[in-house]
Amino acid sequence: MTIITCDHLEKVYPVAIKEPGFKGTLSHFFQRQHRLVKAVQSVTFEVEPGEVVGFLGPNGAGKTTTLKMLTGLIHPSGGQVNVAGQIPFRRSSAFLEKITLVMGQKQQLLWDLPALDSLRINAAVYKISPREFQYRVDELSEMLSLGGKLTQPVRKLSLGERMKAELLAALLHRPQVLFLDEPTLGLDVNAQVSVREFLRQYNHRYDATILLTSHYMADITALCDRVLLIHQGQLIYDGGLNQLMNRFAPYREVKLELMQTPDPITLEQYGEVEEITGREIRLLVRRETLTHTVSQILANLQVLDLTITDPPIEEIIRRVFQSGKVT
Ligand SMILES: Nc1ncnc2c1ncn2[C@@H]1O[C@H](COP(=O)(O)OP(=O)(O)OP(=O)(O)O)[C@@H](O)[C@H]1O
Repeated sequence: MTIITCDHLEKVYPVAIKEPGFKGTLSHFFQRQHRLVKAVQSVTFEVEPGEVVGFLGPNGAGKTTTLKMLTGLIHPSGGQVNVAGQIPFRRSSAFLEKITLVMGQKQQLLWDLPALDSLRINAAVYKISPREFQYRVDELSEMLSLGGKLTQPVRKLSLGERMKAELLAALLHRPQVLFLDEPTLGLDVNAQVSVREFLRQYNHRYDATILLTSHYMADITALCDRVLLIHQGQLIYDGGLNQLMNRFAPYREVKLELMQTPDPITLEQYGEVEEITGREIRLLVRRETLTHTVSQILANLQVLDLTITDPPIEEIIRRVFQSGKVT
């Protein structure tokens, strides 16, 4: 049984056309003209309960618009959508109890109040008993390592702590389906890692379904086995993350800092040398030989520092587009 179904989902926004200047304002007032922006075009996919799916695409691809239709914030222009057995745009309480939407750029917690006060409001809205409220707040704040932070005014929290408190507020009613739009946006690396770790734990503990957008490849590789790629409103890939990476990003980048300036010829045996700046080197190494190559580097070179990264999402998307439609 699927928990999210989108069947030829469409969203068309009418956008007013207005010429600049006074004349443009006058004619806009008397004879308004519109053009149509096809933000989402015939998007079809299904998600099973408990799946964590990455929803990727460049800026303006239609991700947020799709999430808004899935959460009932906007009405589709065409097609069908069903989430947890409900039609989202009816916004029934049975639906709202089953889902949550977290947007990295927006916050629901009141700025001047401690997060705990906002959480009490949420508990009243969702009719959570005081005992259950206490249990859930304790459990989630422990999972999020938020101890003591919930009694401070939200404006005094760090960005990472604020995001964690936002997640706690969004999950207090134990939703089955989480829609997360850039949940790690702007967070430092440590906070990103702990948000990811929390989401993974939450997914395992409650078998929650997660649809996640992120510009950080590390979020996607840490959490998602499956990804949806959207471009100009159309779904161009729905499948395994590994298959996508093997096909469009068969390399990983290895950054090295050596004790001595290296000989470029020696380095070529380990991978494609992208850049050498003094004792710092960037190499592209094929995924299938990564473990072997890294152990060779550590055995043969005097390494001070070594980091391995995935190519950025934008780079993978660019390669997918270059190759044409892949679904
Ligand atoms: N309310 C609106 N009125 C008119 N056009 C809109 C509206 N909201 C979004 N759009 C347009 O629809 C398209 C898809 O936007 P959307 O916000 O869904 O993209 P996105 O993939 O979430 O992008 P980003 O990664 O930048 O957040 C864009 O061309 C955008 O300009």
